Amino acid sequence: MSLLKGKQLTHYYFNTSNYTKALENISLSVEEGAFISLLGPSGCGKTTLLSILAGIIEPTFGKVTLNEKNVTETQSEMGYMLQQDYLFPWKKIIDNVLIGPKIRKTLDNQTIEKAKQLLKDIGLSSVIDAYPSSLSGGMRQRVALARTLITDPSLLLLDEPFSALDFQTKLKLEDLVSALLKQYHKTSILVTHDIGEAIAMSDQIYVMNANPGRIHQQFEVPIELRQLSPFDARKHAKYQHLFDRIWEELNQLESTSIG
Ligand SMILES: Nc1ncnc2c1ncn2[C@@H]1O[C@H](COP(=O)(O)OP(=O)(O)OP(=O)(O)O)[C@@H](O)[C@H]1O
Repeated sequence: MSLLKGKQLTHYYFNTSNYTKALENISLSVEEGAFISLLGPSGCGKTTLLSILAGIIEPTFGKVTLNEKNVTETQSEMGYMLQQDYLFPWKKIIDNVLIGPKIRKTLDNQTIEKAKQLLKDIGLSSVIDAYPSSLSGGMRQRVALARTLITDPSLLLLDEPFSALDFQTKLKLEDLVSALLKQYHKTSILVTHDIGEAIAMSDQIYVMNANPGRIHQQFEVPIELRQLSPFDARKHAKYQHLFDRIWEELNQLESTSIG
């Protein structure tokens, strides 16, 4: 069943003297439990599209539905994981994880137990009472993930959450995030520049092109890769095959836009 649908989304940014057509006629559908990636060159509109799907920006034309209901503002059913973790430095790790329930006034013992379980799932039980400044970038992103999952969103929007991390940390975190999202049956949309990351983590990949941003092509990730962890998927022959196809596609897009 489709959880999220974007229908014929077109978006213009208007400034005082000119305008930019950031997206043109984008339609997409995300099935419940699926992991999809938006992949494309800088400026092709990935973040604009994600912001529209999240209800942060209203599209100039088109509409978004979540569970058949129109998305016109930010939804409590959506969770975010961004490039920056935005942890509160003056709050302990457990209190950072519990910030959403606290704001919504739904904090109870059960939620506190759930936060502890999530921190255990991500291997951070030992830093529960520490402050963010004593954690590495990868650990902080794990806390950000726990903070997102504590409110049990039906859809997760991940905007380049691994791009500020070193390569080794990024690979480890991809595995952890992927396992956790499967364990909790989450539906997710990832924005990334990284072809390998998109293939290793996704069920479907939407390749976008720029000026204006459009969905150029959709790729299905072979089932053999989806059954593996991202790290192991990267070693499969089908990973390399798909990587080459997408690489070729993006190269052609680039040469068309230069030419
Ligand atoms: N607030 C804004 N005002 C005017 N133009 C904007 C604004 N935000 C984005 N744009 C333009 O819209 C287009 C799409 O931008 P967007 O940030 O969505 O692309 P992106 O694919 O996420 O880029 P990147 O990968 O570099 O983050 C670009 O041409 C950009 O310059």
